[in-house]
Amino acid sequence: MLSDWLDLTLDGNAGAIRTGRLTTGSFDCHGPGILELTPETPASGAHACVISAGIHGNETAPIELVGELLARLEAGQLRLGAPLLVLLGNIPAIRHSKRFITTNLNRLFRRDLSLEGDEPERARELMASVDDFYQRHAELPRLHYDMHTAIRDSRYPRFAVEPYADSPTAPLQWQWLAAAEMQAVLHQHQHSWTFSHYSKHYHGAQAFTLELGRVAPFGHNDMAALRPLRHLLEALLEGREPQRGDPTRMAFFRVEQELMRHAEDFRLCFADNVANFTEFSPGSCLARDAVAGDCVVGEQPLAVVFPNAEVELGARAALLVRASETPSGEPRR
Ligand SMILES: O=C(O)CCC(=O)N[C@@H](CCC(=O)O)C(=O)O
Ligand SMILES: [Zn+2]
Repeated sequence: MLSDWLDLTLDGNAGAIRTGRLTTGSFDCHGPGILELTPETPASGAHACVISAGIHGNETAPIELVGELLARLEAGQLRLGAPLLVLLGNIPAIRHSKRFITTNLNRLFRRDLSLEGDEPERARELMASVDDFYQRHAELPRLHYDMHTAIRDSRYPRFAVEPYADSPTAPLQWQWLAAAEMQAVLHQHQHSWTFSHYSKHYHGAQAFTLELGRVAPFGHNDMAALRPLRHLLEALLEGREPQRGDPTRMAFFRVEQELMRHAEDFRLCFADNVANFTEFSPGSCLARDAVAGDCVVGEQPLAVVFPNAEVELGARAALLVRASETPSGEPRR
């Protein structure tokens, strides 16, 4: 049964279900954590939808949200009206409640990836499954929401990261995200090789990383806060036009700089309880790195997002961001 898919996958019995029927369509398990749902009759407004969760294994709220959607589909409370690819990212890391096992999966989504190992192999499987899915539904507009939760508290607990790419974001997306009660949007200033970036860069999909509160164990997530997002996902999987909200209710930011960790001897100059989007004034020291030196705020204030001193050497230790006037990241005058 579809509602067993998550448990079977996480228990290592993904092979126990391969295909099945729903009242309004069918499903196929293409591999562990790779589930495709196909409607009997796609609705006229259908998108080819990818939703992914568990790219980081300790981020459980998105996995619970996927569980809610599948249960409602199976119970006949939702009618499948659009092709949907549901992906569970780093299955061993989910089992161990860890962000990753060997390396951060969400930096590996590039076609010229040359690394070997479990996470690179998983990135290749996930990229191939997205390629095949979008190719099978080439006539439909493409969408990908890659769902995460953040390590720290945030001044905007629910926010979208808009990957950098040549293809623009459709203005309608801001209305959908506002109705889903996303509170902020962060525009990326350069390629980042995340999963949402993959779908946008290589497939021209409307794609976002969605940050949905703070990391918590299974059963300890505030799922009520994610109800409006669930409504957006339900509309998409039914092939209905989602509700629209007012994008001016969201705060828009753009990344100015990536703070990288270069040295073993690296530390952030602020406490672990400093929340995402906290602003630092000119002259503030943000990080000390024995190789790169101090990172100090220049003439304009900067806010920090995803600060993490524990990242691998050569990896991003924070995004340094500023408020922008519009979704596409024009600076505030
Ligand atoms: O809270 C944190 O430090 C990390 C939360 C998280 O996993 N964020 C994603 C964002 C991806 C993006 O930049 O689009 C990540 O770091 O992979
Ligand atoms: Zn994450």
